[in-house]
Amino acid sequence: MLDFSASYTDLYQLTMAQVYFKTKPKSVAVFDYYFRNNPFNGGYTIFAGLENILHILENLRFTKEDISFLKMHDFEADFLEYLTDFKFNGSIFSVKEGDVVFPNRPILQVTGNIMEVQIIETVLLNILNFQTLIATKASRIRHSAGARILIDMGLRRAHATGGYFATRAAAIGGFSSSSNVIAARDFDIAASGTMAHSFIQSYTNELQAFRDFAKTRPKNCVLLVDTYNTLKSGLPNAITVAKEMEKRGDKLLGVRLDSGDLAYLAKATRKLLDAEGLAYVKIVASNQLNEYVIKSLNEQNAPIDIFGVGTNLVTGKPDAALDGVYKLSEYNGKARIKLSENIIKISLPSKKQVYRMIDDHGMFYGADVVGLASEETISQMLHPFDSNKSLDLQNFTHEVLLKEVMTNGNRTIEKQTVAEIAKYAQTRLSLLPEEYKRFQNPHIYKIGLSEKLKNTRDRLVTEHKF
Ligand SMILES: Nc1ncnc2c1ncn2[C@@H]1O[C@H](COP(=O)(O)OP(=O)(O)OP(=O)(O)O)[C@@H](O)[C@H]1O
Ligand SMILES: O=P(O)(O)OC[C@H]1O[C@H](OP(=O)(O)OP(=O)(O)O)[C@H](O)[C@@H]1O
Ligand SMILES: O=C(O)c1cccnc1
Repeated sequence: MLDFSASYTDLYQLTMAQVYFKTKPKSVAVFDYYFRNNPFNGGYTIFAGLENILHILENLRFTKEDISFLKMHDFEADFLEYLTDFKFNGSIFSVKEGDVVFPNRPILQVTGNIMEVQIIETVLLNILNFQTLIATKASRIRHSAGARILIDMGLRRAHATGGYFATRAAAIGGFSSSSNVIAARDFDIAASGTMAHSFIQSYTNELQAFRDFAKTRPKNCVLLVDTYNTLKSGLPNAITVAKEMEKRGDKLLGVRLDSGDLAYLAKATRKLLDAEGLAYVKIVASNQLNEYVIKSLNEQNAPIDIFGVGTNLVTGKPDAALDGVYKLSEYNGKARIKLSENIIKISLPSKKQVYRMIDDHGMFYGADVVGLASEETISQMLHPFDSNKSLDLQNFTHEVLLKEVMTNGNRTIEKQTVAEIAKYAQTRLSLLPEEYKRFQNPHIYKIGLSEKLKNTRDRLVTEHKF
């Protein structure tokens, strides 16, 4: 995986850490990671990036270059000495990577020395916010695509090295393969691809380009048919090559449509291929696809077998970022709060646990309950702000969501492959009722608080009122 040094952080984390070093170096803090809104106006979010965070935190050190750089930024010698020996020794409880998550409840909770937990904030948010955004986008695209093959083609359009993690997150959200070689190598994702227009342009003759290409790819040859004219040139040439391949005992895998009316062209292409006895040749479509275009193409009965998606997937278009935050909820054993004019933005104090309510059929009921970590059982959930609303929880199975994943800087869970995480995401999504998955005005997944947590929060709100 790409290397991260501990200077992959914001300067203010180090500036604050130096003060902690001088004034309270042994203090222990608890931080919560959560986000405030599901991206894409959707009804759910897929949590991704945890495995990378565990790996990064186990190996996080300041290099000699980091220390030399910080020397030039007014940090003092004793603090730089501390940074030279820096290691993350904290503990983490987290939702399982790939799980379906919702706003305003902890997804991950970090406990440790205040300097350490402060310094890691930036890398943690950077990795989790991005991958969670892209995994969610990918799962929406998967929802539209049904069982068809989805190829990630986004590296060239990604925000620089973000493309590396976008490919990983796309696989977690349900993509079948990727054109991204380095990410496929590092995360054991299937690599796949077709050909570019430049390859055909480099020949004077499209047919010759197809012939040469087919010879080197006898088993997985996909020909791009729209360079000059899809139906009058690309497709007839592809059919000629498909028949030549048959004579050699090979089979053309597919043709790719990359412009024009994809439904119309796919239908015309299918008809021509079938009429030539080439029913096995698949149709690949690309060109600024997203969950809405793919849904529309399916509604038009476009006979497309494989979708290639780039820009919209890896940039999380139209949402620039997941609004995930990392807030202090406990300091040296004492509950802490962050107030806000906006009631929904008031943070939840203390070390907490999150329970998912499961109904009689084993499906997600539609509510998560947040309580204090110290509470044994929670029999009733209270609405976070409306004191008239509560729900009795006796009839549900309470599933514990936050589990220990790291203790004293060492991971405590087995390493998980991307394929395993993707499978888990799929299983969890299958437990989420359809109303939460629709694109327009999805159901809102409820959050409830235990009485003890609500009382703790309300007490702190009163204490800090001006
Ligand atoms: N049948 C269809 N139904 C809905 N959307 C479609 C259909 N066919 C294509 N699209 C989408 O419409 C958009 C067309 O974009 P644009 O006009 O830039 O393409 P183009 O002119 O065909 O391609 P290019 O500019 O690459 O030659 C793309 O996002 C494409 O995925
Ligand atoms: O449209 P996106 O969803 O971002 O998908 C990726 C696009 O990238 C490629 O185009 P590009 O023009 O870069 O190269 P090409 O000549 O190989 O088509 C490919 O042909 C797709 O159209
Ligand atoms: O393999 C492809 O067809 C491909 C890869 C990257 C970008 N566009 C297309």
